[in-house]
Amino acid sequence: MGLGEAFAEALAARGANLVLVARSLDALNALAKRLTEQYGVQAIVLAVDLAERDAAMRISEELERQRIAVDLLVNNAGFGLTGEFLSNPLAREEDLVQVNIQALVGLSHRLGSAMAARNKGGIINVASNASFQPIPYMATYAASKAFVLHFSEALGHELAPRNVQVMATCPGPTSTRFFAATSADQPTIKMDAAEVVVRRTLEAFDRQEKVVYPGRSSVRITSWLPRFIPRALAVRAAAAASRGMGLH
Ligand SMILES: NC(=O)C1=CN([C@@H]2O[C@H](COP(=O)(O)OP(=O)(O)OC[C@H]3O[C@@H](n4cnc5c(N)ncnc54)[C@H](OP(=O)(O)O)[C@@H]3O)[C@@H](O)[C@H]2O)C=CC1
Ligand SMILES: CC(=O)[C@H](N)C(=O)O
Repeated sequence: MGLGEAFAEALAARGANLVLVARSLDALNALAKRLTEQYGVQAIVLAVDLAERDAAMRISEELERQRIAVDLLVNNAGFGLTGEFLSNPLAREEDLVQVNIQALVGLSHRLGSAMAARNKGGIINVASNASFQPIPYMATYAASKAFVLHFSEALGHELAPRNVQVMATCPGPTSTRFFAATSADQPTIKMDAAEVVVRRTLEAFDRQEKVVYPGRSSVRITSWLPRFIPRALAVRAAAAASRGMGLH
């Protein structure tokens, strides 16, 4: 199960109506049907490719057209690229920036404006334990997650007086389809379950935390370490870890 599906299920279990956004229409429809039947909530599906530059605008216009006010935005969609930066097609690297950063900024701006106008709302942005250090052989991905973390913390400060709560969640390796799409050799046993990561994320949001580390404690420690060692050493250590995972 991906983190998006786990968020959708956990929120449906809390009685929330859902707007599900991704590219795979059939998978979205199947999920919407299951959650509607199981939890008695409404679920609307928007099949959108967030790599398209106008995606955030099209989503917010569709929500306006359907007169849907979003109480909680979960910016979850994202993907990773591994290997040497120069060995990846530039178009894929640019898609990553578009999906992981630009779409998140666009949706935060458009839906965040509506929330601020209503003086009520929440935004959860999915960052990563990759947010805390540069990672060679996953350079753009890690940098995109550093952006998500910093952006969320700053936006949270700006929007707090408007009663819009913003939180970044920083999961460690989680058992989803994420790694299947990369060259990473990541044993499932070392991964957290998506349901656990989401439960801890939503509990932290309920406690009004600004940043949460919903992974196992070893992941949390590796998120702290880079703050205490020279940056060049952190880069070398991250490069060694990437090589160990077969990312180079
Ligand atoms: N798994 C992990 O170890 C960790 C993951 N994360 C982050 O969690 C988030 C969710 O990833 P995860 O569940 O693990 O991975 P998955 O690959 O299982 O899920 C990724 C989700 O993003 C959607 N998505 C990807 N590209 C696009 C696009 N161009 N347009 C619209 N939707 C898109 C996918 O739907 P579809 O393909 O149908 O479009 C899918 O729902 C990501 O932001 C990831 O960076 C953070 C830390 C750890
Ligand atoms: C895919 C991720 O963000 C994950 N935290 C990792 O790289 O281990």
